[in-house]
Amino acid sequence: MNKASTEVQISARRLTRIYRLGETEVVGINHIDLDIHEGELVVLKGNSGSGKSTLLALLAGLDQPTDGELIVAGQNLCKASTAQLTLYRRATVGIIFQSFNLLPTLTVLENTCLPALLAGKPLSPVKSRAQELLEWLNLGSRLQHLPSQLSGGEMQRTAIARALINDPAIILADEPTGNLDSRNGELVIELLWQLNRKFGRTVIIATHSVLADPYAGLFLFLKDGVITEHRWKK
Ligand SMILES: Nc1ncnc2c1ncn2[C@@H]1O[C@H](COP(=O)(O)OP(=O)(O)OP(=O)(O)O)[C@@H](O)[C@H]1O
Repeated sequence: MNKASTEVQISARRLTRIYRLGETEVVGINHIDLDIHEGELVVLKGNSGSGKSTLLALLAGLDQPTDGELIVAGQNLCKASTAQLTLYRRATVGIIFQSFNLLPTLTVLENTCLPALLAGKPLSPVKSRAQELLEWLNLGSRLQHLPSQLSGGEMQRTAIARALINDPAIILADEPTGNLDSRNGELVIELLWQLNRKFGRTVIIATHSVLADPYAGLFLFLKDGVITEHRWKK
């Protein structure tokens, strides 16, 4: 990725999230400065408890910082209202979790359509787009299956389809291969890479695994809530 030719899409300054548990304060992340360009593939590395999920939750608009600034795709997430954060989550980011987070009573097709329907989009075009995405993800024969009838790899591919249904510019993945065997893990990382390479999406993956390493343009190393190193692939 030629960074000079792309815009800074994510900008954090002194970004901080302190959790308060009664009298005790726990550092999630602390004074993080960060610029991520559009179309970058970023891998977040760090030991358990180093702050990877905290940073992703802030970027996802699932949580708000206790201090500092965070601007994503022109939106100031520190000052956003609850309604603005909901809109942001539906329009700007797609989120993939280790535990898939599919709704157990909805089919693959229904799970995939849900974020677009919640965003008020009309059913028929949403269904067509969901079917296209699910075909692309090799789930065309699973549309009417419930999550409990799927393998782990199929569940994660459904979660990817759901993350893409609103055509987000940024894909955030928190340990996306953590519950998969190595073959399915590789497939998921290759799909994320294709979204980055072919479709220009910014992809940020927090992971302990090395599967994403060959595809990373930028590694961010976290320790105790602080970025200790930005390393660009040569
Ligand atoms: N909701 C919360 N309430 C209190 N403390 C929290 C909360 N979420 C995270 N923390 C703390 O913030 C710190 C960073 O946690 P975080 O989950 O971001 O780390 P991580 O790098 O994602 O870890 P892992 O690799 O194990 O998922 C840890 O000390 C954790 O205990």
